[in-house]
This record gives sequence, structure tokens and C-alpha cells, in this order.
Amino acid sequence: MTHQLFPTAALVRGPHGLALEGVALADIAAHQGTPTFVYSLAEIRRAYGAWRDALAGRDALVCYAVKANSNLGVLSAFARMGAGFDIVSGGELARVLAAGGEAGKVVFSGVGKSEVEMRQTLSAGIGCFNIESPSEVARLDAIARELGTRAPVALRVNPDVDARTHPYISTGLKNNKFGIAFDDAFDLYRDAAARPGLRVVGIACHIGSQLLDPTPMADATTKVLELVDRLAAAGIALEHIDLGGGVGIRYRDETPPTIAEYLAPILARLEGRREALHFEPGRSLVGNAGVLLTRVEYLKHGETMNFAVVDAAMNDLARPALYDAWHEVVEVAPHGEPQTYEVVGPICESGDFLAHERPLAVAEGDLLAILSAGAYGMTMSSNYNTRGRAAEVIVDGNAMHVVRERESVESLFALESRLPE
Ligand SMILES: Cc1ncc(COP(=O)(O)O)c(C=O)c1O
Ligand SMILES: N[C@@H](CCCC[NH3+])C(=O)O
Repeated sequence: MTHQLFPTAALVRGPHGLALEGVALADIAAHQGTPTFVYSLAEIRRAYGAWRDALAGRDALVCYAVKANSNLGVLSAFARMGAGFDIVSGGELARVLAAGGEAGKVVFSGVGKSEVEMRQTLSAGIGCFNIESPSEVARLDAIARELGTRAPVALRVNPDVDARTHPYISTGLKNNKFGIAFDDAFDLYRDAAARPGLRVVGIACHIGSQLLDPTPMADATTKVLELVDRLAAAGIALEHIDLGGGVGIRYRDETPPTIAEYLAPILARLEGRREALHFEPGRSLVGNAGVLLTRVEYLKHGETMNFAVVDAAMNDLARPALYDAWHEVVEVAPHGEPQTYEVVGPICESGDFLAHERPLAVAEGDLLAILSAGAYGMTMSSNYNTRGRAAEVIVDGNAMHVVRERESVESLFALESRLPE
């Protein structure tokens, strides 16, 4: 199996060093400073196109999982392509609407929907609530009745299959907090169907993230369909089946399935069915569309290790510290002979690393690109150590759009106040 050099074809090495599409990363750093997340619109379009093509001719809605990357520029690109959205908070709905997304194409997942969020999303007219507990059924029913409406609902079932991914991002096992235990779902459907504030429209299932093998989700689909048929026999006919997100991407040397390969065994099980399909992909749509551009502040040669201290840190990209995740680190313009470095940030934590033991040909002041940072990068960032969040830029061919300015220090404590004298 031969790999293309980088996990995205949008990243190329040109005469002015690394470029994303037609824009040199060095130019972005010169204009915008570092650290900066840079996303390729062509790669986002290509990834969404792969989902649409694999689902062509079907009644299917791709609901982009906003948690992966919720920048308004990114969301507006999905809205223009006709995507739906998978949200997990009222805040995410506000972003979707501000970006021009349609409320009717929004599905709302999550185990902890608050009353305020239920009112907000019901009033906005979202397409479906993916319910995760009996208490949530009761709460949503009461709020919908009070508002004089009926909330469209799906139950998110937990199929108890092993997604074979990192334990922190596996969601479909009995011991995970997500979804309704498979054996309890039938009775809860009957309860929901009898409530005047609810309209039962679907079923949802998501078993985990960064899945490299479609088999667990195909097995889950079989279980879901058995339940759908049992419900139909009991007079509860569902309009749609939502099979979640979770498709993995290449960070290092993984060989994830293409979207068509991932969907093939799932769609085979859905042959001849009348229900519409929903999916909730996040990472596979944006993960490899983004890089985190950072500058080397210092090279520090220790007794046993060499450190490249860069201006990005765990507050910008938490995945290495949180999951020991591997992100490719590439010199924007290599400089001299490679040496092995720990790539670390300025934060006061030993866990503040972006990469271990990487051969890098760099000098102080050089730029590095941390690849595959388009998903769960900026959205998981924080202001730890009173660091402003990075800027975000979208490139489109030769054009560069600043879609988020760097956070100013003043804005970081604008909501705070000193104690009264
Ligand atoms: C309910 C739900 N849907 C969709 C997603 C998006 O997953 P991914 O980014 O792996 O496609 C997640 C995150 O794992 C999720 O919890
Ligand atoms: N944040 C995780 C994925 C969690 C998926 C959300 N349910 C990651 O970076 O891999």
C-alpha cells in the first residue's frame, strides 16, 4: 500500500515551502501570526462529496457533527452544500443558525440536554431530538406540551458492540454513559409514542469515533433494524434511521476505509428499506482539512532530549495530551540536518506536548505544520495559562479568509471583575 505524502492532497510542497491549496503557509503566518488553524475549503468539499456520492440516489441526510469544528466559516460551507447538522448544545444550534444552517435539518444529541436548551431548540424547530434516557423523554414531553407543540424524537440506542477504538472515544458499550440500553428501548418507545408532546420519528445509534473497521457499525445496524421491525409490528413506524458518525481518518499510517467502503456493508443491510437515512460524521469531514501552524520559539538541547518549544500548546490542540494522539509534524521549509525533538508548548505541564521524538530539520523562528488538526482541534481548545485562542483561516484556491481573529488578552478576562473594595 503506498501512501500519498500527506494525509490530504490539499497540502503540497511548493517553491515557498508548504502550501495549503494555493496559499503558502509562510504567507499565512506572516499575515496572521501563529498559532493559527488553517483549513482547506477544497478538502472539506471533497470530504462532503465523498459522503454524498456514496449515498447518491438514497433519501439520506448528512448531518455534520458540529463538535468537530464549529467555526462559522466552516459551518457556512456545510450549510451551502445542503448539509444537516448534529448538535450537542444550544450554543451549537446558535452557531448553526448564525452560519445559515436550516433548523429543520438539525439533530440534537447528548445525554444532558437542559430545559433551557430544549425550549430553545424546540422553538427553533429542529428536525429531531436524539433522546438518551427515560428522564429525558419525560422532560421533553412536558416542555413540548407547555409550548403547545410536539417534539420530533428518535431514541439513541446503545447496541453494546465494541467499536474497537480508543476507550475514551468509544460510546456504544454497556458501560458507556451514552444511549438507551438496547433491551430497554422497546418499552421506552411505547412510552414515548403514547405521549402527546412527542412525535416518534426515528432511531439513532453512534458507537464511537475514529473507527477504522466498518464491521462493528454494520453489526450495530443489524441490531437496530431488528428493533425497527419489532416496533413497526407494534404499530410504531419510524421515518428515519440515524447511524451516527465515527469514520476514522489517517493521522499516521492508519488505512481507514473510504466513505464508500465504510458504508458498503451498512448499506447492504439496509437494502430494500423504506426509512430515510441520517449520518452524523464529524472527523471524516474536517479532520484532514486542517493544519495547526506554529512557530518554533526555542530549540533546547537537554541531556537526554532535544526540545522544540513552539508557540502552540495543549490548550490549542489537546488531543496529544488527552489521548496520546499522534499528529504528523512537518517543517514548512526544512532547515539544515534533522535532529530528534520533543515538540512541546509553553504551558506549565509536562503533559504539554504535541509530538514525541520527531526528526525535524528546524531552526529557531521556523514554522511547523501540525497535520490532521481540522477536527477536535479548535473546538477542544481552552484559555489555560491565560493564552488567547488561535486564529482560524480558510483557504479557497489562492484566496485566504480569516474566519476567526486571534483572541486578545483583554477579551480573556472581560467577563471578570475585581472584588469590591
Ligand atoms: C452522537 C455523536 N454523533 C456524531 C459524532 C461525530 O463523530 P466523528 O467525529 O467520529 O464522526 C459523535 C462523536 O463521536 C457523537 O458522539
Ligand atoms: N474529541 C475526540 C473525539 C470525541 C468524539 C465526540 N463524541 C477526539 O479528538 O478524537
